[in-house]
Amino acid sequence: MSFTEEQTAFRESVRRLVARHVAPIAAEIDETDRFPTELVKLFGEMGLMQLWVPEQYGGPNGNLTMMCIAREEISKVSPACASIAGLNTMFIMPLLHFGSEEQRRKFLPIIAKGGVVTAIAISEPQAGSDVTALNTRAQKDGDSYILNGRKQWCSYGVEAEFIVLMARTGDGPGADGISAFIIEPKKMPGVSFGRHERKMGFRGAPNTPIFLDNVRVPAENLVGEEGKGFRASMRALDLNRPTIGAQSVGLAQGALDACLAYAKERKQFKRSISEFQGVQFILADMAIQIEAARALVYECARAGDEGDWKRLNLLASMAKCFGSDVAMKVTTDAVQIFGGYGYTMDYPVERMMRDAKLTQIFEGTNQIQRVVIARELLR
Ligand SMILES: CC(C)(COP(=O)(O)OP(=O)(O)OC[C@H]1O[C@@H](n2cnc3c(N)ncnc32)[C@H](O)[C@@H]1OP(=O)(O)O)[C@@H](O)C(=O)NCCC(=O)NCCSC(=O)CCS(=O)O
Repeated sequence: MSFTEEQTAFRESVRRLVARHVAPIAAEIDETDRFPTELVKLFGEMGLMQLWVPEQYGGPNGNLTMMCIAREEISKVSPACASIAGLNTMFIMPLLHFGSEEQRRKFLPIIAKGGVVTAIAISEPQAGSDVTALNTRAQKDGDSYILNGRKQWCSYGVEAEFIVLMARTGDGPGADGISAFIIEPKKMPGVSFGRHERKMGFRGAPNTPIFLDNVRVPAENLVGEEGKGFRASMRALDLNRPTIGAQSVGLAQGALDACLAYAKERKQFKRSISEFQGVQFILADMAIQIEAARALVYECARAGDEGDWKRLNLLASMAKCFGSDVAMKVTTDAVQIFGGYGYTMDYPVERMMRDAKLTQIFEGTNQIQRVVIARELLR
């Protein structure tokens, strides 16, 4: 794949940061499930947390290609840490695409300073793939809304200063009744968080339910018009799913790199196992799949950077789905190459395999991605 000089330099700078600050703590974060606040600070100093913030709000005016590069590079050693770099995307996008100028002027300069954690809250216990089934209510009361309900899985919400949260303002079912609100969980009475989910992988990235008990939110915090929340969520997902594809590519590349080193060093039958064709073919298949997924991810990023929303919608689902399926296959094969040692926590490939599983599930399951793709094909 070819990249501009600027993109290559950016990749190199992220690579150096990863080698120095992320690789040494990747296994420890998985083991302890601790949220690495030092990376929030570091990624903020480097401009990654605020990459999407346009120049006029004090940000570096980054784009989807740059976000994919950052997430790919960090994911080679830890996709959970890579998620930190991208976590503000899902808050920023609804504001950029649906919010008011006042909202952009109020919140984006704060994020532009770096080191600020935000989140999005869409899912509920009964509303995962089917976003329109959400039940959280927002009742208009003078110049405020009163929010009641429960959100599920919210990534980083427990650490967040601001969350864009979907709630039902209309009585009818379906997408039209869903609106987006900015809540400030540390300041607004009535917001509380449940137990940290204990996950198989992506440890160190907190997911918790959010409980809303008569939370008063000023009407000025409604993002866009009433009833536009579903569309805002979908646009945010369209712009984040390619970065999950990139994260998956990085994860798979990290597993392949580990396998190449191990296969050369590990000897059986008086030869390094890399000399056996059975192993060589597995390595070759890994490389083919990774390169194909990478090409799809950056083609998708190009569509996003050109503002081609229709093409982005299709390619985002393809990049997320294909990339994560490749990550699952490659990391599973990586454990096989490492044999018994691969199944132990002394080597990174078992963690990579656990992390890969989530990439097929979050940000819309791969079955949902196929629904999106098939609908577009059959339109
Ligand atoms: C299953 C879905 C893909 C589609 O759901 P629906 O069938 O219920 O909705 P549609 O009829 O397709 O659309 C309704 C309405 O919205 C407009 N729309 C649809 N897609 C887009 C888009 N990409 N961009 C903009 N607008 C869009 C569509 O045109 C319709 O409007 P009109 O009627 O034409 O005016 C969807 O529900 C889906 O993707 N489900 C998966 C959800 C998911 O990924 N969840 C994981 C979120 S993970 C996360 O965010 C972490 C935090 S957390 O969850 O709290």
